[in-house]
Amino acid sequence: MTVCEICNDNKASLRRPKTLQKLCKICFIRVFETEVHNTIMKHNLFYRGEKVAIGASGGKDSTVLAYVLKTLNERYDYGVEFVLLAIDEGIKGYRDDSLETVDRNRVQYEMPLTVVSYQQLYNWTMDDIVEAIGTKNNCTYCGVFRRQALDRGALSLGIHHIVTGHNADDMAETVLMNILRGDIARLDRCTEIITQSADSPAKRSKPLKYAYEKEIVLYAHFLQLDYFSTECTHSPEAFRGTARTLIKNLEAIQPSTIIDIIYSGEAITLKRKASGRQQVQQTCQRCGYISSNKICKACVLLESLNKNRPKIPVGHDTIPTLASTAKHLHNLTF
Ligand SMILES: Nc1ncnc2c1ncn2[C@@H]1O[C@H](COP(=O)(O)OP(=O)(O)OP(=O)(O)O)[C@@H](O)[C@H]1O
Repeated sequence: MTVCEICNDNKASLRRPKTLQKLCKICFIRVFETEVHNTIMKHNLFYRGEKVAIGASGGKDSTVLAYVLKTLNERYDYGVEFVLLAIDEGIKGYRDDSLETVDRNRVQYEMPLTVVSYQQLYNWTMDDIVEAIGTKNNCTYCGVFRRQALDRGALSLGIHHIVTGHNADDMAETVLMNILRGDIARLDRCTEIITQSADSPAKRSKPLKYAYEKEIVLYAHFLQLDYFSTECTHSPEAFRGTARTLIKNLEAIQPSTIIDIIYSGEAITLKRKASGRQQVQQTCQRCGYISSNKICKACVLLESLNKNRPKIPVGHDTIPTLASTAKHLHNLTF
């Protein structure tokens, strides 16, 4: 029998993906939780009395996040009030089912739940958007709307801190994608554990930043957490998928690849341009919401949707095309 390398007592039942240590189930659960706790402590993520919204999608990452935060809050007495905040993007056969999971998590974890929908905020569902523009750029719309919807939901609850379930694999993929795209501005920010931008009233943090996806799945499996595992029906995300495959191939040769990429991303310091554009908080001239530009990113996208521009042939002179909207978005600061 192979014994657990931590307790030297129980039978080892897994090889830990992050360190390749042979561990028993109990020690794995404890070590996973302790690492998340250490991340929280090292970065002073919370303060006593703080109210924090957990971006809850019903998927494995945010479900594990909610469970582990509840466990650590009780074990170490953080004194934080956690609530669940879910965005309904309006995707039939995906988000409607996952929201049922979040609603069960509300009961299981005894956390209040608020649901905010794209329909109610923007008068569009993602299903409608995909019908209008197709699947090629739909993730851009969804990402911009979700970001603002989470902010608006948190603000309506008087909350200024949102935690999300982004994990180490997500972060390594993002670092690699930004390098491959030459997106230096995003590369600079993408490894930060806490972010706050001028167009948001809430800061964001990622307590699972160093947690491997495989370990999140194992943790959820051992604790039999109730999560929803279907992929979004509209998301091709081809570039991220390719970055993921590349990382998986590298991992087969070098197991520390994910953490190495994150450390590399953190270590890269960029030369600041003296003339760099400063982000200034203002209000969107169209919807009145907080923005770092005259017109917020969501309104730029809504304008293109409402004019039904994607149906107009590319190259039209007077009405901007989807491509020019994307270019416009790229030039805005976030
Ligand atoms: N509809 C939503 N409502 C609330 N939060 C969301 C929603 N979608 C995503 N998030 C937040 O953003 C994080 C990253 O989202 P992404 O879509 O990349 O998910 P994922 O890796 O599949 O995560 P999960 O397993 O939690 O769904 C999620 O862990 C969650 O905290």
